[in-house]
Amino acid sequence: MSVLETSGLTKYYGETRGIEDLNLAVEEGEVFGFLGPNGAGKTTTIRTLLGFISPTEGTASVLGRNACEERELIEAKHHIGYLPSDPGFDEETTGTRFLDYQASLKGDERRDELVELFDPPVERKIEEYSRGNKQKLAIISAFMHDPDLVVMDEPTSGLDPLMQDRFYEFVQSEQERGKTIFFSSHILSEVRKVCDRVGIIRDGRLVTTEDVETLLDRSGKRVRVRTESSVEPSDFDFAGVHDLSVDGEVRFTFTGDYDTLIDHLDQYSLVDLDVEEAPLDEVFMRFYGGEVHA
Ligand SMILES: Nc1ncnc2c1ncn2[C@@H]1O[C@H](COP(=O)(O)OP(=O)(O)OP(=O)(O)O)[C@@H](O)[C@H]1O
Repeated sequence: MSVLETSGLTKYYGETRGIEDLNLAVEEGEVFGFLGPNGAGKTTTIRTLLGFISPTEGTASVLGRNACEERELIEAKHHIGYLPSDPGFDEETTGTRFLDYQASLKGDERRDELVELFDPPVERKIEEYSRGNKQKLAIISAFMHDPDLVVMDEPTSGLDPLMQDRFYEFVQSEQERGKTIFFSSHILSEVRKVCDRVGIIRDGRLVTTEDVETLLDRSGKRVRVRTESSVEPSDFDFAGVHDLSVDGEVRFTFTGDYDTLIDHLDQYSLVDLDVEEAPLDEVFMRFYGGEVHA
């Protein structure tokens, strides 16, 4: 039985499509990335799964309970952690009091350990918190009752790069403890760090579900090269080169064999070389077609 499952899940807000005919299954112990540009339907999916909104059609279940039946879901929620995309707080209260209240609802056996790890200023009022500190508090709240399944909606927004890395490590350690994690994001590079499989959503529809490795192999890298001597576009006309531009520097997206690329570059005297992950919008354009409204 899947930990989280949707079948034909559809949600319209009046005439506006949130999600349409979504079929997903996340298995126990997976870190599943739910990847899509802004407005794709990630939050709608999560809110439907957690029973905050009712689907227009279709079914959803979490931990074997029907997500559309409030009573069933209440029981399951003791074992679910939720990290919303924009956590709301009573700003007047302190972090400690916020966590005390959350603990009274669902328990907090891992609280001390998590406060030490993420270290938000819990004694201060939340109104004094930076965006990142609020996010840390929300992370602690999502995990402190040691849930079996954690659903996270863009969890790293507001965290600085060091804290993001700490969070990715933490997610990996949670997986090692057998937890299942549903990780919504619009950032391909973070999904690759922590997820095993990825579901890609665009315009409310699930475009594909695949292993992260497969997705990355197909996504390619964006390459920027400056050479001492001038080059012609025809010099870079070989397998795996896409969207080539030669304009003072050579820029292209590369999906071919890296040894071939290195061999090719070896004939030039390089002034500068930059290789980075292809951005999500490019990946979408190349493999899944259409515009990305990011
Ligand atoms: N309460 C609402 N009323 C009307 N339309 C909505 C509502 N919430 C979402 N939508 C619409 O549903 C679609 C999906 O939005 P959703 O917030 O689920 O996307 P998302 O992938 O989470 O985007 P983001 O990354 O920007 O948070 C969008 O077209 C959005 O405008």
